[in-house]
Amino acid sequence: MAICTVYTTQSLNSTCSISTPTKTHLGFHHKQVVFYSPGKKASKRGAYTCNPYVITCAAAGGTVVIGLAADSGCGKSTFMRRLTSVFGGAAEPPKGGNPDSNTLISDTTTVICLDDYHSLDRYGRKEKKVTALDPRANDFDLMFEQVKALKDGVAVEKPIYNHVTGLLDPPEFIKPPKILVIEGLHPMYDQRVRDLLDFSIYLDISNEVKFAWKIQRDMAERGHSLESIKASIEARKPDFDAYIDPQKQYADAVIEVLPTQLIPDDNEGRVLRVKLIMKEGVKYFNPVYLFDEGSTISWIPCGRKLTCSYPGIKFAYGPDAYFGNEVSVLEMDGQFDRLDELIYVESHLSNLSTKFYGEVTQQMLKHSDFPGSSNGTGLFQTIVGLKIRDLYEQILASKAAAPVQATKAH
Ligand SMILES: Nc1ncnc2c1ncn2[C@@H]1O[C@H](COP(=O)(O)OP(=O)(O)OP(=O)(O)O)[C@@H](O)[C@H]1O
Ligand SMILES: O=C(CO)[C@H](O)[C@H](O)COP(=O)(O)O
Repeated sequence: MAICTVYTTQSLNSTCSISTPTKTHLGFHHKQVVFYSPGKKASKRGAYTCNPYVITCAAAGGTVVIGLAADSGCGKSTFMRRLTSVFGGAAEPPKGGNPDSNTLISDTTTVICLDDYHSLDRYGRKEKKVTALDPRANDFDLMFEQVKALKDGVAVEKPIYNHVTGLLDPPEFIKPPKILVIEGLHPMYDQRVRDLLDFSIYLDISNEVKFAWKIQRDMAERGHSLESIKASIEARKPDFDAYIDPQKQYADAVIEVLPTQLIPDDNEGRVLRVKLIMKEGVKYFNPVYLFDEGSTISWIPCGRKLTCSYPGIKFAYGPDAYFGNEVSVLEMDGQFDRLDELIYVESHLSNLSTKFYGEVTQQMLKHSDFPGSSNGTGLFQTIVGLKIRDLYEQILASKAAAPVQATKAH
């Protein structure tokens, strides 16, 4: 057995993990490894290989953790693609790993899917007659332990739920990223996990819309019949209402997707009314507003500067209450005919956390082929992505400033 010596300027006890090809040890001391701190070679962050070990140390300031909750087929993956694009760089599954991994890694972000914490595989759930939404089919102790470890900058060996086979595959090694997104059915269900989140989002898709989206995808891409899709939605409904839907009360931002009110008795579900519900008083998060912060506004932007075909576009903005919390709500009903004209709408929105004029429009044009690009789902997902970048930068700045302040205080 090799003895590894790592020199670092930071204490390794809480910020590093060590893994052999078969196991990850969180924290220290592992008996074959000697650590010196402070040492000769300064390193704030990185993975060190000292055969057969990989030693991973946290970024200064730790990992920012974002939670994204929604039912299956409600646009989480689409949202994730918009979010990672805001940070630049492509998000890909871990290189050389399990081809059925659910994880997506980019330079800044790592997105892990909480389906990986299913404690019962497809066959176990069938035998015990529980759905994947039931907390009894999920390992919240492990979820908490591993999200906490990653937040503290410690790498983990995370299980993989294989959606192709329905089985639990051997774990994959996940290094602590700058931003960790945990997406899935239950990011806000367990209070211990919820308390680790720096920001949380809930995608609230009304039943009518969820049904239309699921039919589109599961019939076209997964070969399911209309009847089996209906049956699966019905079978999941009681557990969805009991365990998934209540999480929206904890979310810092909710994107609610409803049928349009612009077409009387619409049953096509093509035109959508989308609300962005933003909690007030959340640290590092200033809600977006239309025209005048705190006022109640109704705006039809169609006319000379925005082309609108039937049934048009209507925006609304104002203060409200949501599960007893003070919120600001921005609403868009209808869809854009020409995305390049979105700049007109963008110029009337404030607190967008853009880095330059027109960044929202640029992002929307860049991904015009993503679902929801012509309506409020794409617009609000893009805006939330920009707010998360801003939140991350503020947290980083506050951590960087902290030691300076401490010095000043003396
Ligand atoms: N904003 C949108 N507008 C219209 N359709 C959408 C939108 N978002 C998602 N969809 C539809 O819903 C389907 C599911 O979207 P997506 O894969 O992003 O959801 P998901 O929550 O990640 O699903 P799962 O958890 O089952 O993998 C897409 O194939 C698309 O047809
Ligand atoms: O709700 C889900 C999460 O997206 C899935 O239904 C759950 O993960 C089980 O997956 P599968 O049906 O592939 O076994």
